[in-house]
Parts: sequence; C-alpha cells; structure tokens
Amino acid sequence: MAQGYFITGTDTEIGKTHSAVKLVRHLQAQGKRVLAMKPVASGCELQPDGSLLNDDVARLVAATGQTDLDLMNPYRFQPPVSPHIAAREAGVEIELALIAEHYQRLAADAEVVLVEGAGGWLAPLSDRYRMQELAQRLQLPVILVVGMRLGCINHALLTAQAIQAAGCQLAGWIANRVVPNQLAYADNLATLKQYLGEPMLELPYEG
Ligand SMILES: Nc1ncnc2c1ncn2[C@@H]1O[C@H](COP(=O)(O)OP(=O)(O)OP(=O)(O)O)[C@@H](O)[C@H]1O
Ligand SMILES: C[C@H](N)[C@H](N)CCCCCC(=O)O
Ligand SMILES: [Mg+2]
Repeated sequence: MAQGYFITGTDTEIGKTHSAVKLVRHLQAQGKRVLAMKPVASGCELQPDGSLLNDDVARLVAATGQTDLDLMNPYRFQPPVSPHIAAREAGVEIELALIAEHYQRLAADAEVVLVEGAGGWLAPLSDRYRMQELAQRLQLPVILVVGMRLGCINHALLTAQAIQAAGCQLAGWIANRVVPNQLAYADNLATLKQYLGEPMLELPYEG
C-alpha cells in the first residue's frame, strides 16, 4: 500500500499543482512509482469528445503517466468557481466514500500517491464537507504549499493551525516562490521556519 500525502496550500493559484509535479519528478528520480489524484476539479475545459479536462489533471498525468483519468479525477466541473458551487450548479453531491474508494485503488498500485485538493484547506466541497474533511477521511499526512508572497505568513500559520486542530499531521511544507522578487524573501522564509520548521522543499520562481 502506498504512502499518501494530501497537498493543500495557502490559497488557490499558489502552486499546489506546480509543487506536486516537482514532487512527482523528485520521487521518480528516487525510483519510486508515483500516482496522483485530483479528486475534485472545477475550471475544466470541454474536450472535442464531450469530456471535461482540468489543466491540473493534464499536468499531473503528464508527470505520472497515468491513463485512467476517471480514477484520479472522479469529479469535474466546467466553471472555475469553488467546487461546492460548481457541484451544486451541476446537481452533483460529492461523496467522500467514492473518493476514498478511488484513492484505495490508486494506493494499491503505487508507492506514493499525491492527492491535490482544490483551493485552500477549508475550501468547501459541499454544504457538508471541505478539503479538511476529505484529508481526514483519507487519513493522509498533509503537505502545505506556501505561495511565497506578501501575506503568506498569516495564511500559512492559519492553515497550519487548522490542519493541526483537525487532528491531521503536517508532514512538511514547501516554500514556492510565486513572485520573482519578494521583498525580504530570506526574512519571510526564516519567520516561516520558526513556526513550521524546515521546509521540505524550496522552489524557485520560474518566470
Ligand atoms: N514557482 C513558480 N514559478 C513561476 N510560476 C509558478 C510557480 N508556481 C506556480 N506558478 C504558476 O502559478 C499558476 C498557479 O499555479 P498552480 O496551478 O500550481 O496553483 P494551484 O495552487 O495548484 O491552483 P488551484 O487551486 O487552481 O489548484 C500557474 O500558472 C503556475 O504555472
Ligand atoms: C477554480 C480554481 N482554480 C480552484 N480549482 C478552486 C478554488 C476554490 C476556492 C474556494 C474559496 O476558498 O473561495
Ligand atoms: Mg492546482
């Protein structure tokens, strides 16, 4: 059975997928078989064959080589809005049990499974569930991607506090440089280290 990780972030669009792809490649370089999961994706494009494809999913499968997109991404919605709104508009009830079943099937076939949330830690999936409940249900340690920019210290500490309060394990965090020249980057990083410990990875800005 694979070791799984739930990848969350300080916000949407701060590099969860970017970081997940880097982690996939890093683990593959160690000889590990890695699979990815994006259980719920909003902001999908309609394909010529009528299916929906999310860019995160495309980027993850390009790294892992997965072919079963229904298994890794059971829930997809076209509008680029919060998943609970997209699901409600589509008349879909997101079921954690179904996601857990898909996760188990991926985990049976890999050494590491990376599960990317959507948005941040408390982004809603429905009126009942948020990303937090999904991570709890899958019982996965959490990797927190911090999009390094002004305001990220507050967002990172709030998120870390919520992860711990939920009884989840913060396995590590990634300092992802989403802006080219964050003022006082080194001091920001040092402050985050004081609270969160060493990051597992520091990713450069790739402009
Ligand atoms: N280190 C980086 N350097 C340059 N660009 C980056 C970096 N990290 C992320 N980006 C860019 O920022 C954008 C958002 O990144 P990404 O899609 O990984 O965010 P996300 O947190 O996964 O968002 P979502 O909540 O939609 O899943 C992308 O265009 C990505 O290429
Ligand atoms: C469409 C977007 N790129 C993400 N996939 C979904 C972001 C959800 C954010 C919810 C919120 O916290 O307001
Ligand atoms: Mg993403």
